[in-house]
Amino acid sequence: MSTPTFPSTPDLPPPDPAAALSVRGLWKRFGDKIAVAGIDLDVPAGSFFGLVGPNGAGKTTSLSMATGLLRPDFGTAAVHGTDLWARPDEAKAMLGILPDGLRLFDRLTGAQLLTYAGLLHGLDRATVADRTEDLLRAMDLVADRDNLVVDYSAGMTKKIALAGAMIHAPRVLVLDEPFEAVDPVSAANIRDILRRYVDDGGTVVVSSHVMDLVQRMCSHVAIIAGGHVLDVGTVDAVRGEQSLEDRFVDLVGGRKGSEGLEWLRTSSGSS
Ligand SMILES: Nc1ncnc2c1ncn2[C@@H]1O[C@H](COP(=O)(O)OP(=O)(O)OP(=O)(O)O)[C@@H](O)[C@H]1O
Repeated sequence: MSTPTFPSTPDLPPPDPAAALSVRGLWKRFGDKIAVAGIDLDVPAGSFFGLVGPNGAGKTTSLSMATGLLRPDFGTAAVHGTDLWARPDEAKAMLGILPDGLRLFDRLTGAQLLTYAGLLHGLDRATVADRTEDLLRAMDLVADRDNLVVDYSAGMTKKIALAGAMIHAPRVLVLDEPFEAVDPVSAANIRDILRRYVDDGGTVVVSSHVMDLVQRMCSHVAIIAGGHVLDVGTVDAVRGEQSLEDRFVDLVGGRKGSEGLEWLRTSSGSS
């Protein structure tokens, strides 16, 4: 069976071949809801790129389309210049993905799951065995290597999924909320691993709600809301003289305080 190709998109500018990830005109509609309304992004190679936005902004939908997990209604995505939909095997071999709400084969042990991920990526058994041990150590999961993933905590599950995304040493890591539910020590270890990966020439794209983390960790950031990119650039350029959090709130708006919840004040409640 031939690979389904995306409808031709003659009006879109070509992807930037120098970018690690380049998307043009991505659109996605679910029924009446336009989740992503024409997003263009170039993630520079070697950058630590943060994607931030309010709940429902379209981050997960955009990342899913940019990594081949969800077919766009319109638009293109390229990984280091390779069209994701025209040459999916080649493009996906360069990607390590931690999707949101990933379903794992959780009746495998942690070590088995990493072995499975490594073999699936075509690595030989000796390399898979070495890397499995290295990753279990890096993620502080050695003691739980032979336990079933179904019995892992949320943070442990996130870490084993992240390890699985890294085992084939991809050129680009795309991680949806990688620090959610992860304890502070493990989060610091993961940040170190990701920083070293970027120092060695890799590219990381993370979505996060934690502005402070993105400000400290990322070199570049895109703020998206309502399926549009509101601002993108280096973190310093986007935030200017403000903190990233203040810039985010200014751009996105929506601060409501406790307006309309006066009944929640315990002092005015009936006893
Ligand atoms: N499979 C789907 N079916 C219907 N609507 C969807 C689907 N996936 C996403 N949406 C809608 O698209 C919009 C964008 O969702 P998306 O998950 O991309 O947002 P997000 O920025 O990742 O949000 P969050 O920060 O809350 O994770 C939302 O309004 C959501 O309800």
